Amino acid sequence: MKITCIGAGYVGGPTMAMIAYKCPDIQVVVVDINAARIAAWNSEELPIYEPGLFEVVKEARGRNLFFSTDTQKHVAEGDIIFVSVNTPTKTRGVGAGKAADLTYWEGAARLIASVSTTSKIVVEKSTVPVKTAEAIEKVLRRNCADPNVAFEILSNPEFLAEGTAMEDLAKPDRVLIGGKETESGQRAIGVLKSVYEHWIPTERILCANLWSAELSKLTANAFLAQRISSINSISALCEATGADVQQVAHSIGTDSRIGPKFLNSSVGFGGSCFQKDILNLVYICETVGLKTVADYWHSVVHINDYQKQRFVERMIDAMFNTISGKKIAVLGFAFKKDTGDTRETPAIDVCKGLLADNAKINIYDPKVTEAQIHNDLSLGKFMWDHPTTGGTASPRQNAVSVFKDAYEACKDSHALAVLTEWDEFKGLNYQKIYDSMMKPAFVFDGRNILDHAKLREIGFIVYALGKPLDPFLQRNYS
Ligand SMILES: NC(=O)C1=CN([C@@H]2O[C@H](COP(=O)(O)OP(=O)(O)OC[C@H]3O[C@@H](n4cnc5c(N)ncnc54)[C@H](O)[C@@H]3O)[C@@H](O)[C@H]2O)C=CC1
Ligand SMILES: O=C(O)[C@H]1O[C@H](OP(=O)(O)OP(=O)(O)OC[C@H]2O[C@@H](n3ccc(=O)[nH]c3=O)[C@H](O)[C@@H]2O)[C@H](O)[C@@H](O)[C@@H]1O
Repeated sequence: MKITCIGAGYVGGPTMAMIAYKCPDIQVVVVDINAARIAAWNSEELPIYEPGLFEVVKEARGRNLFFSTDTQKHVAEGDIIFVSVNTPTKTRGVGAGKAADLTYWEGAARLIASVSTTSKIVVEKSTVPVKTAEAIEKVLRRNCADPNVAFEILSNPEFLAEGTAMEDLAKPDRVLIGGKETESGQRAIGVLKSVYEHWIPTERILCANLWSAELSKLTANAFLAQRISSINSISALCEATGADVQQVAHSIGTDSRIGPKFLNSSVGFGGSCFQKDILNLVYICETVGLKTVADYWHSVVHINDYQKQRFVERMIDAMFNTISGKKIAVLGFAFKKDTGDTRETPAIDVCKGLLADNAKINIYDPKVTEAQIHNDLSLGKFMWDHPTTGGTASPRQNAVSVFKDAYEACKDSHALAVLTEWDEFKGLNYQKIYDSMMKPAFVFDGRNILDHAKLREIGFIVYALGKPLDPFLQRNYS
């Protein structure tokens, strides 16, 4: 059996590497139109950072795992074609700002149709709007010259989280496969199931109809993001009342019906998918006339925007309502720890908010490059996931400096803001940092990872999300 995956990104790369690693009897080829990305997958410097990924790639690469730009050949030869291309939010036209842009998906479908001379199982790995399989089937059928070639479409959404992708792939809570309730649909489900059964217990492989599988993915992300917005909304209330959001989260999380996970209050959720998938869900609800349902889910994104804005306002307010010309050290730019990914990271909105008030910002992140940071700060909303769109130079680019060392970034700054929960930030020498900063020296902990009591002992004014406010800050707020 030969598996070909279109799209060598954060999902296509790691998922195919895991399949090849666990199934030495299957040949797996990952193809992409991005030649630089493919070259990186074939090198010692993989294009994405993910703990444990390199070891798995190294073991399987050249044995039964290959990365190639020859899309036509490998798609033509594949028995199962995974499609793992980007499905960004539309930036123009009908549904702009909410609907999924299926340009890349349709491009992949047209490619499959045009080169296929044998029947194939086409697997939706990308996150797509419900009913996409129907549209894709039409594109495949109408563009394939050979009427004897059959296409069976399956939905097999991916639930991995970045930073823990390899663990999630090795031991997933579940694998979901949706297919048609026809004989050939069920047969195709069986084939894909047999691939996963190489390492995943059968009872963890869930089968559903196509529409349920497609909708389950959007719903899972909406529920996860909703928990974060819920606790973040409570963090604002905690600050207003003297409650502590971590104590509240712990108290409710011990209720087995609520559970302890995904209750960390933060400066906002980021990542390539939560916002895009919720907006997509909102758009679908609107198009079928469910405005109240759409509004309910849209509020999850509104609270997320509110949380980022609230954080910036807290910073400005604490620093005597003026940050013009002040240096602010930003520790962490990735959307979460253990990844170099910055897509929709809350750091972008926070930095843009600070820059709008004329601050100078010094950024340090252990895994994000300087070029990436400048690019992110120059792109408009939703533009990052459209590979053909370049950024324009940020008008305040000279106000942003990127450092390779946290201590250098903090030197001479008025404040430091923790925006990503990297473990290394917990172990920094904060006395040394305090001594190098302007006074009063502020810490804004957007992830609640630092030892606040110790920081106060050193002399910092500390703002921690959802925690009782320092008397110094209360004066500004009462
Ligand atoms: N990033 C994540 O953690 C997760 C992402 N997803 C979903 O998976 C999908 C892919 O996401 P990522 O891997 O993060 O995107 P990505 O942007 O990292 O990778 C997509 C790749 O597809 C390639 N591509 C686009 N059109 C192509 C074509 N016609 N032929 C060949 N290659 C083509 C692009 O060049 C790019 O390298 C999205 O729908 C996303 O919502 C789902 C679960 C987790
Ligand atoms: O479809 C996707 O792309 C993926 O989206 C998320 O995975 P990911 O975005 O990689 O990472 P998460 O761990 O979910 O974190 C998302 C954001 O929420 C934030 N977060 C997470 C948990 C929490 O308690 N609080 C919080 O603010 C993180 O810092 C991060 O910015 C989901 O967890 C995956 O199941 C899903 O497959």
